[in-house]
Amino acid sequence: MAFGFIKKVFSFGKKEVEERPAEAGGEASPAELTRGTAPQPSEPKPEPEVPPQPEPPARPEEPEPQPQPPAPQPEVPPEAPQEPEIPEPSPAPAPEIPETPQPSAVTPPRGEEEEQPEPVEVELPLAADGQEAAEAFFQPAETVEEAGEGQFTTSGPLPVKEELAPPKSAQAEGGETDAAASAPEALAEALHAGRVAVTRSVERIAEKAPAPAVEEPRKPWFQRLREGLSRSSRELRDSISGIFLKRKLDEETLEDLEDVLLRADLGLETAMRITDALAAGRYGKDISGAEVQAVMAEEIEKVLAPVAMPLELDLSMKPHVILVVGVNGTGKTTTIGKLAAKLRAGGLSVMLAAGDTFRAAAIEQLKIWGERTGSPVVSSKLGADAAGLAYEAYEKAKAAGSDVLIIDTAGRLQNKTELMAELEKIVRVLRKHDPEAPHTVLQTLDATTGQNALNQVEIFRNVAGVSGLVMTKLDGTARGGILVAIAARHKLPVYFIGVGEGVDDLEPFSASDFAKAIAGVA
Ligand SMILES: Nc1nc2c(ncn2[C@@H]2O[C@H](COP(=O)(O)OP(=O)(O)OP(=O)(O)O)[C@@H](O)[C@H]2O)c(=O)[nH]1
Repeated sequence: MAFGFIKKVFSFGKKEVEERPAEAGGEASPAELTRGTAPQPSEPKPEPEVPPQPEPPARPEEPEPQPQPPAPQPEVPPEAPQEPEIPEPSPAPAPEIPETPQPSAVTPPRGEEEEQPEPVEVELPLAADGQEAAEAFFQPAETVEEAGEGQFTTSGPLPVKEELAPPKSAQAEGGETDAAASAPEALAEALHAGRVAVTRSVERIAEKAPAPAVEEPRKPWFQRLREGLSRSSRELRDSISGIFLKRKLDEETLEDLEDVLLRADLGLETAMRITDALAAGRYGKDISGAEVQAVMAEEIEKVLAPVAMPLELDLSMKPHVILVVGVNGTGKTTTIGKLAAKLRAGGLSVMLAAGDTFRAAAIEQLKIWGERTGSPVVSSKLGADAAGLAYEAYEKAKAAGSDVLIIDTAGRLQNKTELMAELEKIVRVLRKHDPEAPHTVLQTLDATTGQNALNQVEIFRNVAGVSGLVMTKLDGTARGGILVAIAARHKLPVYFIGVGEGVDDLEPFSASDFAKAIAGVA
């Protein structure tokens, strides 16, 4: 170890070959010389404890190998006296810095932490080659200067940290000699470690263990829902408190409130419900914004409660066919994946059919979900007949004894006639297998779309006979009010809400949670 160390130090000032002992027939290595010329057993001889020697002045030239054991080597303070302990003259692994004894004659009681200083003043470029590293180390003359005798100083006012500086005793007693001796050590260490601190002298900074990647704890779904609806609820709260600030509940304030509720997409029916409920008990009285929010939450919950239903699947129909419809990008495929995961976790066998044959990405995406959830995927070529695929998928699911077949579809709303024809055909061919198929038709709605979602339900309800809804992306900047309007108008069950892109981000719809989140009450 120490020999390799010496070589590194030497190579800084000289070419490495110069200090490398002649291999064959030349001079014996210093180690050999110190042990005598007789061949040495491979096992290193334990050497007697050598008392710490006062440091000799640094000598630039290569030292004469001394026959007596503790020949202190110049420029290598700690290891030089221990050189005879080196079993092999070959380069040793990088020295273990913390194990290296300090060369100071008096070692003050110091904790381990003193050898692992924190601050970083100089970043040493890592170079594989020791010479390069040494050169790189000395390059930035404006920050690190050689101050003679191997000591380095900073030209700028770098902070001096006591724990980084050499031991005070060493400085005091060893003076320049100790400092000079510590510099090559720091350099040699830096060659391996790459970072040094420059204060009164140069010292290696222990590598900090990289901070373990802290995975951000996943927020509970309700928090994500709240955050998703926070824009809606904040706007509502601000507007409401603006209306009722120092104003009584009268005709005018009720009208203002109704406008606010309509702007939040809650729909006329729900807006009137809320204003009626307020007027019934508090007309002509002072009312706070918080009270209005509480009434709003109550009324919204009453609208949503009847549609908050669990998805029930009749498994006497095997496979139970779930057709998933909705406008492109509303989250059909993702919802299919999440739903398949739930069903699989519940012990059901699931088959998926990539019925959106218009988009290669949609087919690929479904295959990924199939793999992830352990559900076989039936797919066809791009542009193939979706109804044909649905027919074949049913056969395959039947043959495989699948409990559930979930069919993805395209959602080209821009061509309503084609869309209608395609969905009708899918339903028609499925009914050749089972007159009651599809048993469930789920429509996905993107919560960020606002009023448009109302129209989408209108269309798909007529075209595909939607039996229930899933509102997705409620974790984003959702405009959740529209779900209340849809519930009030269509009274379609809302089975789930999507609160993220992950496999677990499909939550059963809860009227109370949703109402509270949108009204901004605890
Ligand atoms: N944040 C969030 N993103 C979602 C959610 N559901 C779906 N997405 C994302 O919305 C995008 C569209 O989802 P898809 O599942 O591809 O929608 P699609 O209806 O199948 O779209 P097409 O394949 O184009 O018909 C994807 O990037 C999904 O990851 C959700 O609940 N929250």
